[in-house]
Amino acid sequence: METVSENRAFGGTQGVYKHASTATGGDMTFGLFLPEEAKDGPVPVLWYLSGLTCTHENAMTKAGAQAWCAEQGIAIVFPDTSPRGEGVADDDAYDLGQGAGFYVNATQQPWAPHFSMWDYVAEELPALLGENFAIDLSRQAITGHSMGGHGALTLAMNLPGRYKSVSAFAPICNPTASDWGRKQLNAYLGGDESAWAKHDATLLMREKGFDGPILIDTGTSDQFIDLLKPEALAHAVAERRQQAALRMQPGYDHSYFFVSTFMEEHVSFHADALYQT
Ligand SMILES: N[C@@H](CCC(=O)N[C@@H](CS)C(=O)NCC(=O)O)C(=O)O
Repeated sequence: METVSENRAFGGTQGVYKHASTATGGDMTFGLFLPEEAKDGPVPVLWYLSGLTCTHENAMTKAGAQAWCAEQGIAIVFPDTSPRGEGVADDDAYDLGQGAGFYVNATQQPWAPHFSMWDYVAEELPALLGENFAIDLSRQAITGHSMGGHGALTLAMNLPGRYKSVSAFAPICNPTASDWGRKQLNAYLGGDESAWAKHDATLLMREKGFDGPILIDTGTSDQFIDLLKPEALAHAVAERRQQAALRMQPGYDHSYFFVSTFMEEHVSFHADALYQT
């Protein structure tokens, strides 16, 4: 693993690191903020999964999470959204290929050789963090934005016991019924829709739900709201009587101005779950 940069921030350290990934078969870069408390021993960790077109950098520089994580003594990790580089397949569209991994393990060509973002985020990167940093893997929580919100919700429901809490900003809620989903799941996983179900938060909510608290914010002026389908997940949450706060925030759009506005509440929500004894 190579240290790309380390900067002091909010009493802790904002680092960027690069490593050879087995899951994606190439170099991956991620951001990691460690609060001051990490000097004294392992701290809980919040995962932040980013949306379409993002690298590890967007949320790291625009979501304003570090101040609140420092206050709560929590680390936050910003993985990339896909494999990248020469020899990695791509598409001209912004919503497929590099920058659009959708947090699945691709089984179809030309994506299968590198696009294993599920394994990367669920298995490889947590192990790497546990080995190299003062991170307590028994206390993890997860959040994300848009495609990353979809990733956070689907990881949380598929890996019971892994995350104490899950939240999302403007998540893609029902990708099997959306143009932000059908195209990508078809490309990465093939035409058999039964393979898509474990990557759809609404279907997972109907089938199994989440054993912990959920917080979701979406803006009423989100320009992509028809693709996100918050109403589908809301129906499933109500049917299941799942513990959840689903909020429609008046006038907010899809941008990081929206994300950063509600970040303090999301970090504090996760801190409550992470520090519960
Ligand atoms: N406007 C974008 C759509 C993608 C988009 O809005 N991406 C969101 C996540 S779904 C984002 O975070 N973009 C990068 C940023 O705002 O820094 C495009 O058409 O390329």
